[in-house]
Amino acid sequence: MTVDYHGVDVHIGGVEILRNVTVHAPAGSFLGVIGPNGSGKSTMLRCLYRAIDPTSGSVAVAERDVTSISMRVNAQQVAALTQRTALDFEFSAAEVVATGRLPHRSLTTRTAQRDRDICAAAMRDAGVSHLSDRNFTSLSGGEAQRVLIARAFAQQPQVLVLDEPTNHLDVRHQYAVLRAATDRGVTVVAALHDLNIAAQFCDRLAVLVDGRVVQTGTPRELFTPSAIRRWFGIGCHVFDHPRLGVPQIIFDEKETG
Ligand SMILES: Nc1ncnc2c1ncn2[C@@H]1O[C@H](COP(=O)(O)OP(=O)(O)OP(=O)(O)O)[C@@H](O)[C@H]1O
Repeated sequence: MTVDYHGVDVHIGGVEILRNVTVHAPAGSFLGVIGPNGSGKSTMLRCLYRAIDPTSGSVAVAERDVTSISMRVNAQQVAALTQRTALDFEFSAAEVVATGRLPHRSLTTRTAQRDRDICAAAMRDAGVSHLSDRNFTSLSGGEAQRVLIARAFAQQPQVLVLDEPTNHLDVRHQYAVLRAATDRGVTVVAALHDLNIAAQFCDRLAVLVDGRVVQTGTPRELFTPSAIRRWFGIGCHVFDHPRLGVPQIIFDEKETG
């Protein structure tokens, strides 16, 4: 499903957080949202999974304004991995993943075998099958993050929203989780801090600075030392990845070019 932001403004408590955000993600593509701390990345994603509604403008999935469809239908098509998921209940990891099926179930249906199969596959894809019976609150940061990713997979969305999905993950799991997300073939919209990972996985990037999209394009189009310095305030060198050919960055605080 396509994702479109049309002139989205978000004001919170009289403060402008996003200004005129317009971005298009084709169906099945991976859109990365990058930018410095506090630039509005999470706020932009929150409009897509309806944690907040835009003050003006609109966000559409498959060309339908997300505020015009029910939360339940929205949850059937959009799954989100958020930055602050507080789950302090005594749930097992498998039970947390099973909550991903809720948007697809009616109140009267019991957990069907199909739901269990979907959850098992999601846990396999996120590499957390071995944690099924563990109490969620006892998991390490990275283990918990991967269980929440499995829950988002179990939701079987057409659009996967990932807010800093690689948070807490060791380098192997960073790649494994993004590969698993990409392999689902759905539209992915992800806020990412690691620009090298963004360059390897994202078809296109939107750069947010002070609540505005200052540029969109492919990593190849966007990643130049002068642009990185302008957006992030740090020098760097840009090389080609030897196998993938995508740009990769080595930061250099002394580099002024
Ligand atoms: N509910 C809120 N009330 C007041 N200010 C908010 C609220 N939510 C976000 N902000 C502010 O809006 C700005 C953008 O926040 P947001 O979390 O979207 O940025 P971000 O780019 O995701 O940041 P980070 O990289 O640090 O995660 C920040 O200055 C933040 O303090």
